[in-house]
Order: sequence, then C-alpha cells, then structure tokens
Amino acid sequence: MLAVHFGAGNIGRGFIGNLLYHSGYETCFVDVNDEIVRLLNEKKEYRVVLAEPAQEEVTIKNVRAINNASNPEQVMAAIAEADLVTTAIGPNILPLIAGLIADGLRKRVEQTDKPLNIIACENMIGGSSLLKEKIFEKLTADEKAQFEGRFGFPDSAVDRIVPNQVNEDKLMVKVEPFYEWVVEEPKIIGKKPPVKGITYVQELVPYIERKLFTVNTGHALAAYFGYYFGMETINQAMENQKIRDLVEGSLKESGEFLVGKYGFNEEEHNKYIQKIIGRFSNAYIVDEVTRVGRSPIRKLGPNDRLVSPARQYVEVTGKQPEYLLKGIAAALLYDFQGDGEAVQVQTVIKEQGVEAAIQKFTQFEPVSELFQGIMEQYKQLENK
Ligand SMILES: NC(=O)C1=CN([C@@H]2O[C@H](COP(=O)(O)OP(=O)(O)OC[C@H]3O[C@@H](n4cnc5c(N)ncnc54)[C@H](O)[C@@H]3O)[C@@H](O)[C@H]2O)C=CC1
Ligand SMILES: O=P(O)(O)OC[C@H]1O[C@](O)(CO)[C@@H](O)[C@@H]1O
Repeated sequence: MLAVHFGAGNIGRGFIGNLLYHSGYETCFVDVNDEIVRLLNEKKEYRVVLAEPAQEEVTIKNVRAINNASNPEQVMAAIAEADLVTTAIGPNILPLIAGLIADGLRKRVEQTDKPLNIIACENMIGGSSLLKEKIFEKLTADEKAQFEGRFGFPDSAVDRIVPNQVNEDKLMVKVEPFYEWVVEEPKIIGKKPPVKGITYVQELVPYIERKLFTVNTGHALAAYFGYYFGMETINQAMENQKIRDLVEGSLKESGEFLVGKYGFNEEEHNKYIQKIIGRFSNAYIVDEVTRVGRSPIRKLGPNDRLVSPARQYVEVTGKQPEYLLKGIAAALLYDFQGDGEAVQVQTVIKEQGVEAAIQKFTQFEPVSELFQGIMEQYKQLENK
C-alpha cells in the first residue's frame, strides 16, 4: 500500500508517518524542504522518540520523499498510484497544494477507476472539506461530477504534541506519547483506509470541537499568557500558578459549553481537562511559547480556538466568559517580532487602534458584549 503524505514536518514524520508505517504502508512524503527530502531519500528511515522517562525509540522505514516545488510531475504520478493521501502542512498552505493534487487526480482517472481518500490532518475544523473546495475550484463541471463519486475527503481531528525539533539527527522527531486521530467515516469512499490508530466516527464535529476547544484553546492560552509573563516554554508557563489558573479557568469555560452543547459527561470532561493540563506540563518536552502561539491572526479567527469557544459559551450558557476573553486580549498583546502575523496584529493596533483590530480579526462587532469584554481585559493586561 502506498500513502502520499504532504508535509514531512513534526506531525508528518512524528505522528502520521509513524502510524502509516506500523499499518504496512510505504510513505512517500511531499515537502518543499529540500534538506529533509534529500535526507529521507538517502536514509530511507528515521527515528521517532517518545518524550517520557524511558525515551522509547522506534525506527520508521519504507519511506521516500519528493520535493513538490521542483518535481510536481513525480508527485502527480505518486497520487495516481496511491492508496491514501494525507496532509499535515498547516491550514494556510492547503490552498497552495490544491492545484497539484487536482493534477494528480486527473492523472489518476486516466489510469484507474480505483477510489481514493484524501485526509487533511490540520488543527482546524473542516480541513479536508476546505482542501476539497480548493481542488474543486480547479476542475471543469465534468471533472467535478467524475471526482465526486470517486474521491473522498473525510474531515479529521489529530492530537499529538510535537514540538520544534533541535536534534543533531535532522530526521529524528521527539513526540509526546499520547496520540489521537479521529476520521469521519460517512465521507470515506471505498474501503476504510486500514490505518492502525485511526478511530472512525459517524459524526466528527463533537470530537473536533472538544479537541480544538480544549487541547488547542488551553495550549494557545498557555502560550499567550506565558509570553505575556515572560516565559520561554510551555512547561515553564505551566509551572507558574497564575498562568495555570488562567488556563484552567478558560478550559472550565469552554468545557461548560461543550458539556452543554454535546451532552458530554461533566466528570469525564473534567478528567479530560486535567489530562490535557498534564500533557502541557510534560517535563520531557521543550516547547517554545512562540511555536504554540504561532500565527495569532489564524488563532484569533471567528471559528478558531479562542473566539469560537467564547461565542459559543454565551450561546449555550447565556453568561459572559471571563478567562476566554482575557486569553483573546493576551493574544492581541502577543508582539513576537519573529512571527509575521503577530507583527501584522501589532501594526493594526498601532495604526488603527485596538478596537479596529478586535473587529478585523475576531469579527465581533463593537456593540457586542464580547467585544466590550475583550476591551476591558485588554486594558487590564496592558496596564499590568
Ligand atoms: N506540531 C503539533 O504538535 C501539531 C500540529 N498539528 C497540525 O499539523 C499541521 C502541521 O504542523 P507541524 O507538523 O507542527 O508543522 P511543521 O512546520 O513542522 O511541518 C509542516 C511541513 O510542511 C512543509 N510545507 C510547507 N509548505 C509546503 C508546501 N507548499 N508544500 C509542501 N510542503 C510544505 C514544511 O516544509 C514542513 O516540513 C498544522 O496544521 C498543525 O496545526 C496538529 C496537531 C499537533
Ligand atoms: O499548530 P497550530 O494550530 O499552530 O497550534 C499550535 C499547537 O497546538 C497543538 O496542536 C496542540 O496543542 C500543538 O502542539 C500545535 O502545533
């Protein structure tokens, strides 16, 4: 079985590639990082080490790689033969690879009528659906009709913390032991990909909202509060009781709406929150607040991990959140110069004022109580 995976980065090698190998796939990574592509083709294997006391290590074999910037034809040929296509490249990059995948699928229909599933493994709601939309924008009406029944784009939720790697061995990846990959079954076309470690579900939205608005909300807030209080890593941030309380407070708020909306068992959900807080505090992982807080414009978006839980908290409980709004304010204050999106947010605040920035990035209107709440929290944090 052949899997073509876009993005040979932390999640690509450390999570998806790992499960594909253990499920019997040959994995062909596709990436624009020439060094990683060259090393994968040279070594044909890499190591994954678990961030835990025993530091258990596995070697992932049966891998190769293609640079899509220099060899798009080879990528198209691989897609034409693949049994599965996956991605872990970042939500903003999905539209950029849609044209190449469309070309690969065109080549495939000339060769075979075998169905194929394409699964985006990104931190977002509806990643595969977005990829499908972008691919279908490139197609003719006839192609759309032909592709519709043959290629599946099931959405998925992926959860494993994989920090930036600073190893001498450039291919090695250190990952946390925990992982979860949930895929929506109804949108699969043909047979379910036999990947050991995928949990297939009938309805993905409760899973992805629970994951995104607990793991990712909490992680992002640990990063923004950590940065605000001068911490370098998530671990340091979580050792600070004030930050821990802020993160826990926000997860209680998002938990209240998740339990109310989906009927999750409250006690179980509280255990889920505590487990996640424990994962953030893993002393075997060095994870910079600037990696976890990366791309604040994306994270401040109306459907992402900060704004959506705040809005849904009001919708479900009828109350105003406090911690989540403080978190949004901390994200607005995130001024790391090495992050293009953080620089953009600060430029808008400087040139047009924080009100304009809130409206532009969160899409809350100034008349709303949530908007006013963010303003209040922002002023408090600004005058610390
Ligand atoms: N690292 C983590 O702990 C987690 C990350 N995710 C999600 O997984 C996705 C990937 O994240 P990471 O692996 O951390 O990022 P990463 O930066 O380590 O890996 C992304 C890879 O994509 C490649 N890439 C960028 N543009 C490309 C293009 N146009 N064509 C082909 N390859 C391209 C990069 O060279 C890089 O190797 C993101 O959506 C992230 O939100 C989800 C759960 C956890
Ligand atoms: O990858 P994003 O969406 O920028 O989010 C940052 C981080 O959140 C996590 O997925 C989980 O907390 C990461 O480890 C991840 O990379």
